[in-house]
Amino acid sequence: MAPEPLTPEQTEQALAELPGWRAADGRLVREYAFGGHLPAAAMVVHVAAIQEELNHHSDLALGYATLGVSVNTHSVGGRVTELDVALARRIEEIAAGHGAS
Ligand SMILES: C[C@H](O)[C@H](O)[C@H]1CNC2=NC(N)=NC(=O)C2=N1
Repeated sequence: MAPEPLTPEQTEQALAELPGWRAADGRLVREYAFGGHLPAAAMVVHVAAIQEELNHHSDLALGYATLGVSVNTHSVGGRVTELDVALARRIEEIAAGHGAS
């Protein structure tokens, strides 16, 4: 079944349990900081594996010691759906293990 775009209220509810994430331009967005480049790059690979598992893919922006994550659902015209929230939750679960803050 096709996902439905979340209402603003549903998005706020989801964000209340996703520290550091925000909604911007119809996307869920988070920036992580690391102690150096390799831990940031390692997190990219881990996130990519999760994305393949979920068949849902964010835009990842790797910096020197930062990683930007930005996601929406293309199939509903670039809006936030439960699929984006599910991915954000999975990324949050692994972030601390990579030393991300
Ligand atoms: C064919 C494939 O299932 C689709 O292209 C998937 C892949 N990953 C995706 N990722 C995101 N962010 N939105 C989508 O609509 C989407 N669709």
